[in-house]
This record gives sequence, structure tokens and C-alpha cells, in this order.
Amino acid sequence: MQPLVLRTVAETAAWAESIRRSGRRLALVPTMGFLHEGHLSLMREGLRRADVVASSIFVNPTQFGPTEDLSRYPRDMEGDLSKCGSAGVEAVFAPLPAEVYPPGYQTYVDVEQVSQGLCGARRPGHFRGVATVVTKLLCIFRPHLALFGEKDYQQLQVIRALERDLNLGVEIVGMPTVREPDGLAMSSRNAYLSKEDRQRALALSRGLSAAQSLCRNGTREAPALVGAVRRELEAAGLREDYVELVDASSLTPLSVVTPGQPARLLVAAFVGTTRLIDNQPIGG
Ligand SMILES: Nc1ncnc2c1ncn2[C@@H]1O[C@H](COP(=O)(O)OP(=O)(O)OP(=O)(O)O)[C@@H](O)[C@H]1O
Ligand SMILES: CC(C)(CO)[C@@H](O)C(=O)[O-]
Ligand code: BAL
Repeated sequence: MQPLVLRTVAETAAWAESIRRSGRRLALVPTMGFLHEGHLSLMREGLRRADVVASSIFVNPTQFGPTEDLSRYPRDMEGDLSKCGSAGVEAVFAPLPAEVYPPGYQTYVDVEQVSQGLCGARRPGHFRGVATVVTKLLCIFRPHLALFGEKDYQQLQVIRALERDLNLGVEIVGMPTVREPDGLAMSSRNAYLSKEDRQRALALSRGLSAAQSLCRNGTREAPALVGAVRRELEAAGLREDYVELVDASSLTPLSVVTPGQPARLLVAAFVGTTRLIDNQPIGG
């Protein structure tokens, strides 16, 4: 069944309120649309954990830098609505930017430490935009839980921090990265890739797997693990944005993987002009 399409904040808040008042648990899956199996896995898990799942489809302008791909971000509202329907999503909030940021809008959410490195350092203002829109979505829907993918690992930590710091009372659920059969992390931006670049993009997941194997065989120092990822990027001719070994929750850099301290290896790289990210837990 096609989901109910909500265009305004007022009707969305009223719809969500009616779900909560009926005693049903509400799950929210925020997205920017052009949906793939990664998004659908969040929706299906939402339905396992709650009675009703809602989603949002909104290409949020405040999280894009001035030279980034806001205007050409892939869109397919028709296709997305039918995928949402098949995944059991009951309602989709699909507002225009002016509904979310009306004239006079002036309030932003800045999550400090965990936004600083990695994508936060390479995309100034990005996490301020993400934190702001996610806070707004959580305030509009007031869901019992909200689901996000580990593919955007730093984003997930930013959202966990804002939920905790602002006492929003929403359970934040992180879900594993869904991959193509050859290992490429699913991402709406994969649609930008030519056939050759699609092959070259495999260097990200291949590099992370190489580092994981090294770690399993006893190599625990950051330079060696990071180096394993870099070698794959270089061999495929990709331009590194960053490769870093970090503590899995604070995201502070680590020089070594230590048993008992969960660590994560994160990579961002340009495949031609397309910037892709990926990450994996390491050691532990
Ligand atoms: N491969 C994936 N597996 C699991 N979750 C995912 C995956 N890709 C995206 N998500 C999650 O879906 C939610 C919406 O993400 P978004 O709409 O930005 O999709 P995306 O594919 O990450 O897009 P982009 O290519 O712009 O990064 C986020 O919580 C994101 O982490
Ligand atoms: C969480 C999010 C929907 C906020 O715009 C976006 O950053 C995304 O799709 O990952
Ligand atoms: N999935 C993260 C959204 C972004 O790159 O803007």
C-alpha cells in the first residue's frame, strides 16, 4: 500500500500524535530519498521493533557545503513512495525546504567533540546541518525510536550525542551497513558512478577488509592498518579524503588497537568526483 504523504510540519505532528495516543509504538527512519536496500533494512527493523514506521524524505540543504552536490542529488519520489509502501512504512514526511526552514529560521544544533574530525573536518558545517534537521524531525514526530545506518558512522555518533545531551527520550538504533554482493556499501551516491568507477569504488571495502585481516593476524598499529587501506585506494587510483583509526564511540584517533577498547577504521575517498565513505569495526 502507498504510504500517506505528509507535506507540512503541522499535519505530520498531528499524525504522529494520533499514533502515540492510540498506544502504538512509533519508529522513524529519516532519509534523503533515492532509497536502496540499506534504507529498507532500517524500515523493516523499525517495523520489528515498533507498531508503526514513518519515514522522512528530505534532501536537507543545510548539511551540504556550497560546492557540494545539493542540486544534483539523485531523486525519485514516485519510486521511493512505492518502496516505502512495500517495506510497511505508513507515512512519509516529504516537505519543501521552506517548510523546514521558513523565513526567519535561526536555530541550529552543534554537537561539539564528536563532529570535529573525519567528515566533520572535511565538510565544514555538515554535522551542524544534520544535527539540526534530525533534532527537528525528532521533535516533530516524537517517535519512540529512530533508526540510522552505520554506513554513516560519525553521523550515528553525532545523533546519539544530541539525543543524550538534549534529553530527547528517543531510542537511537544503529543498523549494520548493507552491502552489494561484491562488498560495496550501498549508498544513494553510487548512482553517480560510471561502470569503471563502480569497479574502482570497491577499493574502499577491500581496503577495510585487508586491514581487518591484518589485525586478526596480530597487526595492531594504526599506521600499518591505515596503510593497508591506502594501498588499495592508491592501486585503484582513488583520491583519499581520510583514512583513520578511531575509538568507536568518542571517535578520537587511536595509535593502536587495544583489546577491550572498541575501535573503528573509517575511510572517505573520491572516485572521480564522487565522494564515498565506508567503515568497519576492527580488532576487539
Ligand atoms: N548501505 C547502508 N546500510 C545501512 N544503512 C544505510 C546505508 N546507506 C544509508 N544508510 C542509512 O540510511 C539513512 C539515510 O541515509 P541517506 O538517505 O543519506 O542515504 P545514503 O545512501 O547514505 O546517501 P548518500 O549516498 O548521500 O550518503 C541513514 O541513517 C544512513 O546511514
Ligand atoms: C540523517 C539524514 C536524513 C539527515 O538529513 C541524512 O544525513 C541521511 O540521510 O543520512
Ligand atoms: N548519508 C549522509 C548524508 C550526506 O552525505 O549528506
